[in-house]
Amino acid sequence: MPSLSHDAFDLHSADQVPDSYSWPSSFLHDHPVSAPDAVDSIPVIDISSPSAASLVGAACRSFGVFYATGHGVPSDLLRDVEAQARRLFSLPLHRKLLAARLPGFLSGYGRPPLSSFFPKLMWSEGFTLAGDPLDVSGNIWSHDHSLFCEVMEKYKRWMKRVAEKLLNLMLHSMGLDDEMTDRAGFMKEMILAVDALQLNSYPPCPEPEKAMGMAPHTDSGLLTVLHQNGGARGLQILRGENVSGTARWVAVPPLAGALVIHVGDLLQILSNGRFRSVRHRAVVNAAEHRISVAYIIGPPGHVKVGPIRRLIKAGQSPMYRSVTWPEYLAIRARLFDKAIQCVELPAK
Ligand SMILES: C=C1C[C@]23C[C@@]1(O)CC[C@H]2[C@@]12CCC[C@@](C)(C(=O)O1)[C@H]2[C@@H]3C(=O)O
Ligand SMILES: O=C(O)CCC(=O)C(=O)O
Ligand SMILES: [Fe+2]
Repeated sequence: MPSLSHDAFDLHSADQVPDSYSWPSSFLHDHPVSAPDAVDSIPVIDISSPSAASLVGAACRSFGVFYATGHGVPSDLLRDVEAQARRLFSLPLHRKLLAARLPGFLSGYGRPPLSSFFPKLMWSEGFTLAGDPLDVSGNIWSHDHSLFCEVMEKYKRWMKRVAEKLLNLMLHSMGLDDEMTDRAGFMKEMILAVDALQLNSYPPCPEPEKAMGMAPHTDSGLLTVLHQNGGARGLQILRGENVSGTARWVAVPPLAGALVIHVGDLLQILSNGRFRSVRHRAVVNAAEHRISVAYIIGPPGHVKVGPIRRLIKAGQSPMYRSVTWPEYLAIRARLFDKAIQCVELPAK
């Protein structure tokens, strides 16, 4: 067993799971895990097709997640972003720690914020790139960072395009045309959207049945576009959470060329609860080193997100009060998955 403290424990050299990473079985097996069947099959949607808006709307209402094909992101860029993430993660721990996230900062290497809400540590490492990728990679590679930065910046530009397209489809699916959404000022504001790339690495785990890669959570932004590498499974979503006794974890295996789209909490608020943010987690395996790259997008910091007025029928009241993303992140930092309840308004 390596003698490093668990704050700097190198997952790659572990031959067993230390107690600090060993999750209670009641937590790991809180719900059964099922392979997708006809009812649980995660929708696969060609977002370039004329019927995309209604399919996207149905998927966001019923699953909170879907696979997007026809997104236009070049396949070599998907390969490059994964290769650059892998290159970064394969550095020795002491090099990665040169970019350790500092208190009060979003970007950097370390455990994602949700980690502090769980008593055990997750079998993963992560880099958050919230602004210029150089802020992180420049601390690690003094000379060799340019290819990494080029790929990450190009990828972020593509992701923003995909996210805008998806947001438009989602708003259209709720009967809001361009004019209405522009009048609400929302899509115009999204030109200045705030976004982040979360690079996740799940090293092979000697005892995968004891460990958790990424603990269950919803994403806080509007939506997340997730790229997972081809071979390795890990992502699972919770289905049937609101119907007592039917909750189950459903695997979302990698699908060649497809991106996984998650509805985030702010989209649940914006849609007045029509869309549900999806609870998800990542499990680990003994054989493969899994990499995922999550692109998280939200409105600029000053924009208040509340239910779109057009979506509130006569006589009804909004389900949520308006919040900015930073306000919502601050609530999450206190209450984690109870944050959405904290912005709920009492029904009139
Ligand atoms: C913009 C952000 C969303 C995020 C918190 C963060 O400040 C940067 C990391 C993001 C992430 C990625 C892993 C899961 C998650 C819940 C976490 O702890 O860190 C999300 C956060 C989120 O969606 O709130
Ligand atoms: O690795 C995954 O599949 C999940 C990652 C995730 O949930 C996140 O980065 O928010
Ligand atoms: Fe997530």
